[in-house]
Amino acid sequence: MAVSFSSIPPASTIFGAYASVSAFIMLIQTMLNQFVPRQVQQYVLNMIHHYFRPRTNNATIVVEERDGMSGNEVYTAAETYLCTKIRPNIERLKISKRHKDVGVNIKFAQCEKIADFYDGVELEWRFVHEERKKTSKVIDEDTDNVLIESEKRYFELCFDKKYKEMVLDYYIPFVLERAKVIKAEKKVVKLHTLACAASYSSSIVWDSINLEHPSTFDTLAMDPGMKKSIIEDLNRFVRRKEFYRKVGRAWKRGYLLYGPPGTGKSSLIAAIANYLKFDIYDLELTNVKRDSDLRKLLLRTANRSILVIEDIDCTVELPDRKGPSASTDGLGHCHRPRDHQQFTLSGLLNFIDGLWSSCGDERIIIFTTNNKDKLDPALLRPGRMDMHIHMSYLMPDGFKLLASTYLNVHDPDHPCFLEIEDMINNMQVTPAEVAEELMKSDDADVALDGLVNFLRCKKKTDPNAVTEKQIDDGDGDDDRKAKEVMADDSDIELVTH
Ligand SMILES: Nc1ncnc2c1ncn2[C@@H]1O[C@H](COP(=O)(O)OP(=O)(O)OP(=O)(O)O)[C@@H](O)[C@H]1O
Ligand SMILES: [Mg+2]
Repeated sequence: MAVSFSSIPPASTIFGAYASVSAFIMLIQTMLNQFVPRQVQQYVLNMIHHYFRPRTNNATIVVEERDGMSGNEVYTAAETYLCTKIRPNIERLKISKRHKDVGVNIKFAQCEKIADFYDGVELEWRFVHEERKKTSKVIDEDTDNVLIESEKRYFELCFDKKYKEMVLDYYIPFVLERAKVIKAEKKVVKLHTLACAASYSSSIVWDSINLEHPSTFDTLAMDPGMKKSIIEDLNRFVRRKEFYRKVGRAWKRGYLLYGPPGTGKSSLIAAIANYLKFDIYDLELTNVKRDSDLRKLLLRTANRSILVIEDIDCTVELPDRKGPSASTDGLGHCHRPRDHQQFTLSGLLNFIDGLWSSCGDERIIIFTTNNKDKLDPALLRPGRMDMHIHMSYLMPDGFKLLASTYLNVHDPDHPCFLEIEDMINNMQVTPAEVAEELMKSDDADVALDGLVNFLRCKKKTDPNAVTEKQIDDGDGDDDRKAKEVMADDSDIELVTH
């Protein structure tokens, strides 16, 4: 961030008005013209100008668009913040909208003045736009693009100089914070996936599209208590910047989502991203061949993002932390299979725990699996995944939510509900299966009848359907009853039941 203070001129005790100073300078200039060489004239005039400029109580902060070769965060923040303060008297504005933007972007088109108040103090912003006679080339540090500069834009922030500390210590941080919030409100969540960099190169890079997944916590069918705990955990995480710094921990949080297919693991990830407005980086481990690639990819993920590794148990055969078993030849040299040396579980874990998490802020990492039992214990060890979330089969509460979101049926006394809830209570049926049935007709009664038939049929034919008797028998395999012990104090185990 770059802010420069313009020099505040010394007060003139002789001249109170600029007009008097100008007249005085002109008089001196006429006298000098006759007797003194040109360089000396200029020097004397500069000195007079410097010492006799009119008194002012104002201080001015200049906020330029660029700080050397890179962009200036204060400028961008001021632009974002001030565009919310535009008054009807402003004559010219620029608006634009890129394909991915939610609304239109507004910018100043010409020199403007904008008044603001902070803590009872009046401040005046001036937007200045100067055309340059000469163009200059600069390299944008953020994008490596060559920029041709033919104009200069900056803001001037004027205020009574007795408030200088207040402005620098509180007002500027306030503008930066407000701009962050305004941007977050307008932010379109992106989904980054892996793609080949170019046809001649084997390296892989992140490619992004808008995340169009409409899943939110309101549409997710899951145990209400569990949903509340997840939302509270996320809220706590994002407001705990200082806490993480104080206790010396990287500002990251890990979630392990496990449960059968179709229970909403991917939907929960989308709901978290939409709730926090964090981008998702979907890391397909099968596309990553070497630890070095993994490192590069992870370092290219942005702050306030979610790194997702789906189906961690089966996406890639990860050798254990010690690496693959090595063989020794007759000369005592140790050999490891070449392929296996390239991508290791320890590479992944080191990055999650180490360099990656310490070089960024507000990182969330989510692993999903259908088989928690198959996971390497190293992935599950305390402190690695902070919350283990069990996404399980549908329960009556979840069904009611689906009926209300899919069919607009909110009446718990609907004639079909009793039978459906009874069957759901005693069967392993996924939210995905029920959602599929509810989508089959626009007519709620027809769709619910269809669901009743589907459940009856499933009860008869599906060997995995659990009968009431089995539940009463206390079958320990039943997902819905899988209450697991917390791994340690820091790990939270959530299960639907
Ligand atoms: N808990 C849920 N609440 C609402 N809808 C759900 C839920 N679970 C699944 N669905 C519906 O089923 C579809 C598939 O769910 P999703 O992809 O989230 O399941 P998953 O657990 O990630 O499955 P998999 O293990 O196969 O990846 C979703 O698009 C959504 O429509
Ligand atoms: Mg999924």
